[in-house]
Amino acid sequence: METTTTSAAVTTTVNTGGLHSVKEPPLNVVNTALSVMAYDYNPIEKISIYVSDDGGSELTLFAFMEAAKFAAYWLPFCRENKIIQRSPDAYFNSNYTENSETKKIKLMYENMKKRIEEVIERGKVDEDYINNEEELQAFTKFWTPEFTRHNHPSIIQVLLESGKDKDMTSHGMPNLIYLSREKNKSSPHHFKAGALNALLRVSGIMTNAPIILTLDCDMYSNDPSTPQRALCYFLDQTLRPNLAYVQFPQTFHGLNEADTYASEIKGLFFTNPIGMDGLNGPNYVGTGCFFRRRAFFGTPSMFEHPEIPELFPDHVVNKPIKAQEILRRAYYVASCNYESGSNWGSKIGFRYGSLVEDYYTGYRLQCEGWKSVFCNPKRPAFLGDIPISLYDVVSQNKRWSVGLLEVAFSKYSPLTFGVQSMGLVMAHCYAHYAFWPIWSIPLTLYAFIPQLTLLNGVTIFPKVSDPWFFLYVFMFLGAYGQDCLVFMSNEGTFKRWWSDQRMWMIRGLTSFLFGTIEYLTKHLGISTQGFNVTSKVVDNDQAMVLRSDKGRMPTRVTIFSTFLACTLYMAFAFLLGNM
Ligand SMILES: O=c1ccn([C@@H]2O[C@H](COP(=O)(O)OP(=O)(O)O[C@H]3O[C@H](CO)[C@@H](O)[C@H](O)[C@H]3O)[C@@H](O)[C@H]2O)c(=O)[nH]1
Ligand SMILES: [Mn+2]
Repeated sequence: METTTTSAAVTTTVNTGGLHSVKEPPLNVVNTALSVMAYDYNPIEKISIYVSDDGGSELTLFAFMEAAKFAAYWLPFCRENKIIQRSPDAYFNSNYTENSETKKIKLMYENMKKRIEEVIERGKVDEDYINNEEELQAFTKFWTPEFTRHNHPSIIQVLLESGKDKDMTSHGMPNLIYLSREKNKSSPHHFKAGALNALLRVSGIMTNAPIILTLDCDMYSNDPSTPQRALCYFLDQTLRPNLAYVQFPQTFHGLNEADTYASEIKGLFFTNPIGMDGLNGPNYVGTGCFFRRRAFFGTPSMFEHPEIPELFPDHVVNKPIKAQEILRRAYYVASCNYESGSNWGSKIGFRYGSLVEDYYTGYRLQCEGWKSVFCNPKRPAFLGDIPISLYDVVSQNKRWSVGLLEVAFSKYSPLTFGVQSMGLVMAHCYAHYAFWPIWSIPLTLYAFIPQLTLLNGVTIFPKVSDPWFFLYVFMFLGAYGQDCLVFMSNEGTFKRWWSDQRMWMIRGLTSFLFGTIEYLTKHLGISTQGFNVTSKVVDNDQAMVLRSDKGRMPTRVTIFSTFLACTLYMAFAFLLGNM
C-alpha cells in the first residue's frame, strides 16, 4: 500500500454507536457505507471501508452482509450510469430517470431494505435470514447468551476482500470490514475516540493506508469525486509535510426554510473554519475529514513510536487481509487492554479526556505544529441528518458544553498551553469554543435582571434623552448588525439568522447552563454522565418510541423548565410593567 502521485490508498471509517437500533438505524449506516464504497476512485481496490459498530449489534452486521451483496450491483450501476448521488436512499428519493435498469436496481434495494427491516423488527437474526455456513458461524460464535453491549469480545468480519471479490461486471471492489471492538466493564472505552483508535489500529494492521477518512453514520457522501479533491491537498508539495487533515464542512439535508432549530450551525461549520483556514487551518469537526495517518504518531518532526512495528504509518502490509497472521494481530490490537500503559489517547491517535474528542484532537494536533485545510466545494461533499427535535439539539449541545469545559479547564487549556504552542490568534479561535458554555452566565443574567429591575422600579438602561443612550444603541445595533451581515454573506437568509439568534438564547439558558452544572458536579465527583448519542431517525413512529424512553424524562423536564420559568417570568414582568 504505497502512495504514488497518481493513487493513494484510502481508509474510510464509518462510525455507528449502534447503541440503539432506533437512534442509529442500520439502514442509515448501510447507505453511508455504500455511498463511499461507490467513490470514483481508480483503482477502487485501494479503498477500504471499516465500519465500527460500538454497540456490537448483530443487526448491524447482518445489514452489512446484505449491503456487501447489494454493492456488487450498486457499484457498477453508479459507475456505468455516471450517477452523482451514490447513497441509494438519497438517489431513489431524488428525481432520477425511470427506466428498466433503474427499476431493477430499485427493486433490489427495496428487497435488501425489507430484509434488514424485518430482522430489526424481530430484534435478532433468525436462521432463515442467514445465507451460508460462514455467516451462521459469525453469528453463533460471537453472539452468545453472555454477550452484552458493554461486555463482549472483539468482532472482525471481512465482508468484501478487494482483489478477490468482484462486482457483477467482474470489476474490482473495495475492502469492507466490520469491526466491533472488545468491551468490558473494567476497562475504560473512551467513547468515540476509543472507537476511532481501535479503527486506526485495526486498519493499520489490515491495510495501513496513508490517508484516512472519518465519517459518522449520519453523514453520507454526496459527491463521488471527493477523495481526489482531498488528495490534491495532501499531494501538494507546498503544503506537505505539515498537513494533518482536510476538513469538509458539515452540511445537512432536510432543513426547513427557516431552519427552526438553527441546526445548520453556520458559525461553527462555515464561517469560523473559513477564517481559521487563513491561519493554521480549521478545527476538526468529527466527520467528513481526511487525515494523514502519520499525523496520529507525533509531531511533524518527532515521530512517536507505536508499540508494534506493524502499526508504523509507513509499514507495508504484504499479506491478504484474511491471512491468519493478520487477523490474529487485528484481534490483538482491538482488545480492551491493548492500550493500557500506552500512549494511545495521550500522544498517539485520537485524544482522550473530552466528550468533544474531535475538537480536542484537532486542537492538540495543531498545538503539535500540524496544519489543516478547509475544503468547501460548491456541491456539498457530505450531507448529514439534523437532530430531529428541540430536545435532541439541546442535549447534543449540553454534551458538547461538558466536553468543551473539560478542555477549557485542563492543563491543555487554550489560554495557557494553547497560547504557548500555537500563538495568540489561533489559541483565541480555540478558546472561543472552549468557553462557549460560560455564556450561560451573562445570558441567564440578561434573561432575568431587566425584569427584576422593572418589577422593583430600578432603571438600568439610560433614558432616551441621555447622550449615553446613543452609545448603547450603537453597540446594540453594531453587534447584531455585524453578526447578521456575516451570517447573510455566507449564503444565509434573514429568517435563518433569526432562528440562529433564538437558538443562541435557548442554548444559553438550557444546554450551556446545564452543561456547566454537569461539568461542575462531575468534577466535584457528584455525577458521571457519558456520551448520549444524538438520534438520527426521521420516522415519527420511531421517534415516539424514543420519546417514551423512560430514563431520559427527568433531564428533559429540568432542562426545559428553566427556559419555561424564564419565559413565564418575562411575561409576568411584562404584564405587571404595563399595568
Ligand atoms: O461511544 C460512542 C459514542 C458515539 N459513537 C459514534 O460517534 C458518532 C457521533 O455521535 P453523534 O451522536 O452523532 O454526535 P453528534 O453530537 O451528532 O456529533 C458531533 O459531535 C461529536 C462530538 O464532538 C463528534 O464526534 C461528531 O463527529 C459530530 O458530528 C456517531 O457515529 C456514533 O455512533 C461511537 O462510535 N461510540
Ligand atoms: Mn451526529
